[in-house]
This record gives sequence, structure tokens and C-alpha cells, in this order.
Amino acid sequence: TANIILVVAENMLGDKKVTVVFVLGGPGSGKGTQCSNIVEHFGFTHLSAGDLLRAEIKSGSENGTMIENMIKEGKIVPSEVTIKLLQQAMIKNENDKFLIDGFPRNEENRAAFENVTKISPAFVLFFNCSEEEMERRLLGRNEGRVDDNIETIRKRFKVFVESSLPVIEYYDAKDKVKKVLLHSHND
Ligand SMILES: Nc1ncnc2c1ncn2[C@@H]1O[C@H](COP(=O)(O)OP(=O)(O)OP(=O)(O)O)[C@@H](O)[C@H]1O
Ligand SMILES: O=c1ccn([C@@H]2O[C@H](COP(=O)(O)O)[C@@H](O)[C@H]2O)c(=O)[nH]1
Ligand SMILES: [Mg+2]
Repeated sequence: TANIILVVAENMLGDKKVTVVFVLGGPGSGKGTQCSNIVEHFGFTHLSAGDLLRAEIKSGSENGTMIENMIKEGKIVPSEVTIKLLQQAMIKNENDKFLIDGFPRNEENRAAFENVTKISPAFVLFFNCSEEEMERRLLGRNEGRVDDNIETIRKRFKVFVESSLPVIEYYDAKDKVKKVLLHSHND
């Protein structure tokens, strides 16, 4: 008789098993800053979805103009574009622990990532910061980003509340959210 071996593959990327932590929070809440600190102490590789999209624009890819226009408007780039960039970055990196910063940005991003990669996050780090403080930080960032102007910042805040917060609520219902409360220097 045939022996049947059932292999349950969890979070496999090619032949490596990966641990993924999503790092979420409003624009300017400090995701990138804290990811750099975490990398130093916990051996993760930091993948910022926004940085990958900005690199794609710079590389002169055929999607570059579309991505740039979406970023200028604070809109969410189609899932397949972002997921492909994240997958490629994880495959070409030897590490098996990734901090994915600024993704998933909406429910469709979240479902598509889980369907395409079969990866679900170990947990979600959520940086909770007031809009007043985030606005102050973004206007003072001085990195020359096309979306760090008051008009786009307001659009990004709206997209965060309407589209990204539901993703955090989804993972919160699964007890996967670790919330970090950030206070401004005026509190
Ligand atoms: N705890 C903090 N206190 C004061 N300023 C901070 C703090 N954390 C980050 N900043 C500053 O706020 C700005 C935004 O931080 P950062 O780029 O890490 O945010 P982000 O969440 O990645 O933003 P975005 O979503 O726009 O990429 C930066 O100029 C950073 O130096
Ligand atoms: O998954 C993502 C991540 C980012 N975007 C677009 O990029 C900008 C900037 O992202 P940051 O995380 O602030 O660097 C964001 O406003 C979106 O327009 C995206 O579409 N999908
Ligand atoms: Mg960032």
C-alpha cells in the first residue's frame, strides 16, 4: 500500500521558511526609523514597500510613471506590483526574517499577499501616533519626497484611516497586533 506523507508548508518562499512581521502605522509615525533600530538588535532585514516602489521609479521600469503618479496623490499602488517587488526582495536576500514596512495598505493588499505568497505574518507592529505629530514630522523630514507636502499628507492621512486601519483591525481580531503608543514632545 502507498504511504501518504502530508506536508504542511507554512510560510515557505521557494525552499526557505520565512518569518514576516508587518510594520504598520500612519504616514510619519516612525516605521522606517524603528525598523532600523529593530534590524540592529534582532537580525531582521527591513523591506520598506514605499522604498521598493521609489527604487522601481528610479530604475526606469515601465510601471515607473504610474507608481510616481500614485505616490504623488497618496494613492495605493496595485497589489500585484508591490507584491512582486516584495517577493523578489525576499527571494534574493539570504535572510529568513523580514520586517515589511508600510504594507499591506488595504484589505485587498492583505488578501492578495496571503493568497499569492501563502505567507501570514508572525505578528503586526502598529505605531500609533497623532496626526498632529505625524504632520509635524513629515513636514520636517527634508528627504525631498514628492509626497511630503501638506496637500498630499492630508490625502495620505485619509487613505490611512479609510483603507489601512481596517487591515490593523483584521489582525487585531486575530490577536496579532502589538501596538506601540507614541507621544509627541508636547504631551
Ligand atoms: N520618535 C520620534 N520622535 C521624533 N521624530 C521622529 C521619531 N521617529 C521618527 N521621527 C522622524 O519623523 C520623520 C518620519 O519618520 P519615518 O520616516 O521613520 O516615518 P515613516 O512611518 O516611515 O513615514 P512614511 O510612512 O512617510 O514612510 C523622520 O524625519 C524621522 O526622523
Ligand atoms: O504598499 C505600499 C506602500 C506604499 N505605497 C505608496 O507609496 C507611498 C509612500 O509609502 P511610505 O510607506 O510612506 O514610504 C504611499 O503613500 C503610497 O502611495 C503603496 O501604494 N503601497
Ligand atoms: Mg517610511
